[in-house]
Amino acid sequence: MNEITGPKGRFISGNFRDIHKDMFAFFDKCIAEHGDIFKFRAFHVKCYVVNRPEYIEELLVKNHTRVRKPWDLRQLRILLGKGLLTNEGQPWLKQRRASQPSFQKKRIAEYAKIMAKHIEKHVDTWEDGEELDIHQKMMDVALYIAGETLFGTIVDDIENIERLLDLAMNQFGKMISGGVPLPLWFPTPLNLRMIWMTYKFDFAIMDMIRERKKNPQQANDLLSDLINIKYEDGSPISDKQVRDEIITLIAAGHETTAISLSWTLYLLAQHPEVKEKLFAEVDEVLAGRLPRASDMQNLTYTVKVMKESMRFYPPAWGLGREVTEDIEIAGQKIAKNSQVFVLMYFLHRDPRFYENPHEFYPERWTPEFEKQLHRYAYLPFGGGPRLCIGNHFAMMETTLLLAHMMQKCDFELVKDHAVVMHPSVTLRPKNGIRMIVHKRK
Ligand code: HEM
Repeated sequence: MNEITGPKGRFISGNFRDIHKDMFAFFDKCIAEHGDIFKFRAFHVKCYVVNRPEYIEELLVKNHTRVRKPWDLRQLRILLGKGLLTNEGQPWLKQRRASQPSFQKKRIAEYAKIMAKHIEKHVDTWEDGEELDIHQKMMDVALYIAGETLFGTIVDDIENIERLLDLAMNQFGKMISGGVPLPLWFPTPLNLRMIWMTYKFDFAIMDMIRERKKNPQQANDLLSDLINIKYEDGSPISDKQVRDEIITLIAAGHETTAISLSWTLYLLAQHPEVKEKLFAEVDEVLAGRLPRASDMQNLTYTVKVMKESMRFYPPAWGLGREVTEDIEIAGQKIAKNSQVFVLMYFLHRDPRFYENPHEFYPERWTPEFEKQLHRYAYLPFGGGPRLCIGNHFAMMETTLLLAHMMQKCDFELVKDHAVVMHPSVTLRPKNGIRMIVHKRK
């Protein structure tokens, strides 16, 4: 292939100003003008985007030992420590192998009851005709579910954890997309507040870990799974590592899941024909009762809706890697220290892989379609060895929650509320999504 090209930038800041002005417009133009692999620069940092499944596979699979998480994500260690999302190399692999059994389908099925209980509780409080910020509601439900699956009980402090995460994610979002990219340890007033909240969180969580160790009752939750981890060499997990995994699981799992449901309800409100089919399926499968893990196999259309919604609005809209030794992608050298990005939002709307990509069309997800689709052309959960460990958890949670909400409610968009995408770490809806709830039965 020819030399990798990219947009012209300014002498010092490179393309930073254009990215800061409108990130999606910038990438859209680059893809149109420079194709499947292009380069740009943010100050002194060399960046690349790969936008073709074969190149993405080269990055995430073939070269996975020659790359690590990018600079910006590594800054999150101030909050997440060395949890699965931010750790690297052998320590990451050891931790990943030890955690894997807790996220297998069979184990995850045990959490369906907790999921159903929380969505029922929330839906029951919604009044017929009430106007809600549905995104905030999804954030609340997902947080309570994360809390109870982790700790086996409703955690009093859960709202403080949410405030801490929200602050950290906002600071992180500002760091990657706005102003001067200052690291999270830099003592700005907001960063200092975040560090203070992290300290308070650590204090509370370490107490819970010690308490659980003193009273190792037969709790069926992720905290017990984590505490009981024994590595292949027989050594136990440290309390600090348990703490890092807990905050990582809450951070990685709660907002992404909530966002996927928020965008799904938004899409459904604009596609009555899809909604009608969904109503028919959930009414038949659930027949008024709460959803269970075993319903997953019969909620086939609901699963298609979730897959299509995560194609359309991938909650993690991009991911990145920093090159630790020179690599080759598309036959071209990518030098050490470069940052390489995969932009799922654009990949998922590529007409080469998806017919009428800007159409929300759950019916496209037939077994035949999935069979012919390149494995690296649909990546809501990433790919390669660092594939999301919570993918089955998230698929079950979103499907069951959606099924219950749709059997109980219909949602209508509030007319003069503009819904706008805010591509930060995740693809958040800026200013939420305001909807009117109509109770069905
Ligand atoms: C719809 C919901 C979710 C989406 C879209 C999502 C997306 C992703 C993506 C794209 C990655 C890969 C990041 C990379 O390669 O740099 C990832 C990693 C991860 N996710 Fe998820 N996720 C979701 C839900 C969850 C849940 C529910 C959990 C936990 C219960 C979770 C835990 C993690 C962890 C720990 C990692 C790091 C894995 C590793 O590097 O070994 N995620 N997620």
